[in-house]
Amino acid sequence: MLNGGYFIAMLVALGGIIYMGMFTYSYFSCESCDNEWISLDVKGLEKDFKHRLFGQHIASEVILKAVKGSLSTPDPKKPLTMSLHGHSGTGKNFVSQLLAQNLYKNGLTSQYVHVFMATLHFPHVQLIDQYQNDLQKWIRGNVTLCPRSMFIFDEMDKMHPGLINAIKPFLDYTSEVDKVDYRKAIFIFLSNTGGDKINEHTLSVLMSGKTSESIKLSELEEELSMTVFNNSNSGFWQTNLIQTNLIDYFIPFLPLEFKHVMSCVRAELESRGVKNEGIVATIASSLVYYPKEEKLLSVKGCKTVVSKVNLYF
Ligand SMILES: Nc1ncnc2c1ncn2[C@@H]1O[C@H](COP(=O)(O)OP(=O)(O)OP(=O)(O)O)[C@@H](O)[C@H]1O
Repeated sequence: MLNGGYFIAMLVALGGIIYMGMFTYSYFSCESCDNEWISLDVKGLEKDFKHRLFGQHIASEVILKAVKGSLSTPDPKKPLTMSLHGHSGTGKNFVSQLLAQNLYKNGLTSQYVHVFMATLHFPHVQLIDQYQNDLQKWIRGNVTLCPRSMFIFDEMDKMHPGLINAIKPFLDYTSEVDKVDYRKAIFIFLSNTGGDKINEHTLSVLMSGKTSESIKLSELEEELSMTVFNNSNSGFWQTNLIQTNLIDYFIPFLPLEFKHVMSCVRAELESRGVKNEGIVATIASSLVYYPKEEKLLSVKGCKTVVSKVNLYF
């Protein structure tokens, strides 16, 4: 039998242990907005782009330069704003994920990284005023908490123009809006807009016997911003984001070829401990390619690779 004094002593000791545990946990694991938790691993990002991202030589080069340039400036003139364009499964979300992983210790799960999807977060047109208010408050609150916050807007082509206008004040060269400085924030916009033009151009390059690696940003950049601007389905439409040059970089994501899909399959298999070139080729061949005759480009990029691999393992 335990006597009362001994029991109380045990409780106090246990409480102390729990308190110490909680203190240690919060001391060592609480994410904070400082260099310990947020610092760009340039080498890591270069390595990831080189070894894990396939078929996107333009995006790799531009994003690396943009991020290095902006993040190495202690006093940037405006937030970094990048607009990534391309068809489904070409790696726009994947690149955002790699960037977040190499900038924030907690990657995409960092409390300083915010991902918005038009259809998920802003589904009802009739609530647009409310969304505008909420979004502005959210951005303001989070940049106040951490100036080096990252905001990723997916499905920009489905985003109501009013919402884009709502975030415009934060993207400008102004040093402060309502006493908050937004110039260290990073805004990434993802969309399928312009994908058709990018694919057409890539296809014509391949048909002429050249490689997709020979395509230069200048061949696509201007056309891309014009397409985005003139496309009535584009969230940028009617907004003056483009007119006022608030987007720093329009970045094309090229359609993926058979060899890139092979690399995606190989990477997925290796992550499961499998090395087998025969299976790599079989799975890559099971995806759909176009044009029908030449079968040069994957219709869905690498998007369905995981589900195809699942069929085999
Ligand atoms: N270029 C690529 N290199 C390596 N893996 C890729 C590439 N593109 C896509 N993938 C793989 O396919 C998955 C789906 O791609 P991702 O979500 O990035 O496409 P997306 O361009 O954002 O498409 P969507 O427009 O449909 O959102 C990624 O998680 C990644 O595993």
